[in-house]
Amino acid sequence: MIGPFEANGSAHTTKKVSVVFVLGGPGSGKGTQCANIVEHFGYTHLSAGDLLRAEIKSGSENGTMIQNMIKEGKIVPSEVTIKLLQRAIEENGNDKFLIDGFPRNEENRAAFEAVTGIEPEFVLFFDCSEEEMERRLLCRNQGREDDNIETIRKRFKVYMESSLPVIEYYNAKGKVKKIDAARPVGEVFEAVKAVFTPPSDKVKAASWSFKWND
Ligand SMILES: Nc1ncnc2c1ncn2[C@@H]1O[C@H](COP(=O)(O)OP(=O)(O)O)[C@@H](O)[C@H]1O
Ligand SMILES: Nc1ccn([C@H]2C[C@H](O)[C@@H](COP(=O)(O)OP(=O)(O)O)O2)c(=O)n1
Ligand SMILES: [Mg+2]
Repeated sequence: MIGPFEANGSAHTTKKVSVVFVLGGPGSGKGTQCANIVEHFGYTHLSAGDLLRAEIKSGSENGTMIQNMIKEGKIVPSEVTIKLLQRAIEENGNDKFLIDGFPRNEENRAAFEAVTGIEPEFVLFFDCSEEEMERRLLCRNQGREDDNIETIRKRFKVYMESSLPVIEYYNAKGKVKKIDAARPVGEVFEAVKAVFTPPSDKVKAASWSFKWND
């Protein structure tokens, strides 16, 4: 559903957008698969974590607070993250967005809905074991301050306690498309493609392959 979008708290609803939330534990492959989805399906990728890291680098007044929270594996207050997401949506000409790593707790979810009125089309959920996610994070090599074993453990705890309930919330509304994310990147993307391909195109693809095999 496309909801009304309040640009900055005073100006009113101008932009109609379609949003997919991309959720899953740290290291489940959200960023990797979002890059593939952008290439194939024309979405714009907004990673909440990337926006927060850019905010630290920009020297904003919230920078130190954000940096400390990320180092501790904690979730930054919604107000900060939602402002960054709103601005990114507004500044972009596209009307289709993948919002990666958000909402990460109930506060994120409820505040985003209240402020923007946006309901996600669906939630893409990358399901992966902690063991595999830990392995991936420890060799991610992006120089992130939170990819060390101590912070990783804290992030897993926050994920279990605060993020999974959000996924449960959307699951109860029938909005979750769950993907087995423990497989190799290409296989995961095959499953992702099936979610984004409209049913009519799937029929076309099947009949083409039938003709070729004929
Ligand atoms: N399916 C996969 N199999 C193995 N490694 C993967 C897979 N998907 C992503 N990775 C690697 O795991 C790390 C974490 O992936 P990333 O996309 O950053 O996850 P997230 O955004 O969910 O934390 C990266 O180094 C990435 O290259
Ligand atoms: N909605 C969000 C998303 C991320 N953050 C903070 C806290 C998270 O541990 C870090 C990193 O998030 P990011 O999505 O980049 O991390 P992963 O890709 O899942 O490994 O950013 C947040 O406070 N609120
Ligand atoms: Mg990521």
